[in-house]
Amino acid sequence: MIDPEPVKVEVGLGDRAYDILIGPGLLSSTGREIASRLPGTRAAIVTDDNVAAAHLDTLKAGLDKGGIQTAVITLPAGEKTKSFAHLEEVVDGVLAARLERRDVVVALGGGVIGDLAGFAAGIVRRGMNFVQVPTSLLAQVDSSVGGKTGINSARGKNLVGVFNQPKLVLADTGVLDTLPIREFRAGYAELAKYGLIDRPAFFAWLEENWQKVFAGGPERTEAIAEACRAKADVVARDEFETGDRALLNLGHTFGHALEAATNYDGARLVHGEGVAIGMALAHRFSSRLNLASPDDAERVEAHLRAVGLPWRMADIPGDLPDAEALLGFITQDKKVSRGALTFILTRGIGQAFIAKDVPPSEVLSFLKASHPG
Ligand SMILES: NC(=O)c1ccc[n+]([C@@H]2O[C@H](COP(=O)([O-])OP(=O)(O)OC[C@H]3O[C@@H](n4cnc5c(N)ncnc54)[C@H](O)[C@@H]3O)[C@@H](O)[C@H]2O)c1
Ligand SMILES: O=C(O)C(=O)C[C@@H](O)[C@H](O)[C@H](O)COP(=O)(O)O
Ligand SMILES: [Zn+2]
Repeated sequence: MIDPEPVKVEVGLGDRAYDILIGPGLLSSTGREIASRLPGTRAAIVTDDNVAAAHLDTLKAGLDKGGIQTAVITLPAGEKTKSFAHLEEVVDGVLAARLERRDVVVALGGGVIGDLAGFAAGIVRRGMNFVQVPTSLLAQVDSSVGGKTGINSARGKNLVGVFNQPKLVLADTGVLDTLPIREFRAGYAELAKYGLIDRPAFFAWLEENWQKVFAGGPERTEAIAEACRAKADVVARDEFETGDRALLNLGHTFGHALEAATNYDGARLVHGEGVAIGMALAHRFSSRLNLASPDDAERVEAHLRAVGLPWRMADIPGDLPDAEALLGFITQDKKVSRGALTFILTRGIGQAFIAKDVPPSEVLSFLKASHPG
């Protein structure tokens, strides 16, 4: 069967604008798509061991067809790979392959590989070309777009990194067939996020159609494309998060604290799950502050439950640090300004807003009330 034409979404960033191509079978045309934008380039593919086993050969064959020579750097799968040690490994691998500044780093994997490889590409030889080939749902709807790259610190999530836009994003929806269901669900949380931020009709559509998105087919591709359009729109308006882009952090202030508090242990909590719990908490917190109706918090929690996502701290296996320690992680958040906490709160479904100067005492008493221990 011939694959349908990919959907194209443009990220409008002037002379750094780039395309997101979305559709099945795209891995095979990677060489053609990259060579037409970056003629004469060589590539370092950065990937993880799960993705390499399932998709590396297809990508290499696709690059080969476009006449692109490749070196491969394969890392362990999982959040702990977003570390200084693995950053050094990628940098060294790219230099060992003697790639030049105008050659390209190709990130083949989920958000962990995209964030890490994008950061490495941003610093090797003071900045090489970079292409995202996202293979998880989360990476296709969110992390491959917008140029946030980086690694984690024991003191908090994503605390070290740079903005570095890719030259191209190639989202082959066919590769999602090998993604474990838990990871698909985690990515779904970031997909639902766009509805909760400012697209209430999209959230309502997901409530009706989420099973079709999980099953694959045109609804899945359309949902991914809608997410990319939503993200591209925000990024084009506010690339460096001086304003509106912070809305994309809905659920992340709580979620990132929970990821750090569980020591980035994916057996307990992966990023999308942290975002799911964080979005439920952000809606509950908004209702507690009388900003939104409790009915909206209930609607969000019910949808997360329906798709099988965790939605409260008690859903995280094992013990959590106490509320004070969680607040300690929250005060390291990059949205903190002159010591004041910023949260993405809401007035209802699809009505998220940036709340500056949220009193730490309110956050602490909410964390205590929501804490399972
Ligand atoms: N830069 C951004 O804007 C942005 C946005 C959202 C999330 N993130 C970051 O992304 C990361 C989470 O990304 P993720 O959820 O993709 O995690 P991930 O990269 O760890 O991938 C999830 C798991 O799925 C496996 N996998 C990926 N694609 C597969 C496939 N097609 N077949 C089989 N297995 C596959 C991986 O090996 C891994 O085990 C976090 O570090 C988060 O902070 C960044
Ligand atoms: O692209 C953005 O902007 C986002 O906030 C998207 C988030 O889903 C993503 O997890 C991002 O990495 C979080 O950014 P951070 O600046 O809070 O680390
Ligand atoms: Zn996220």
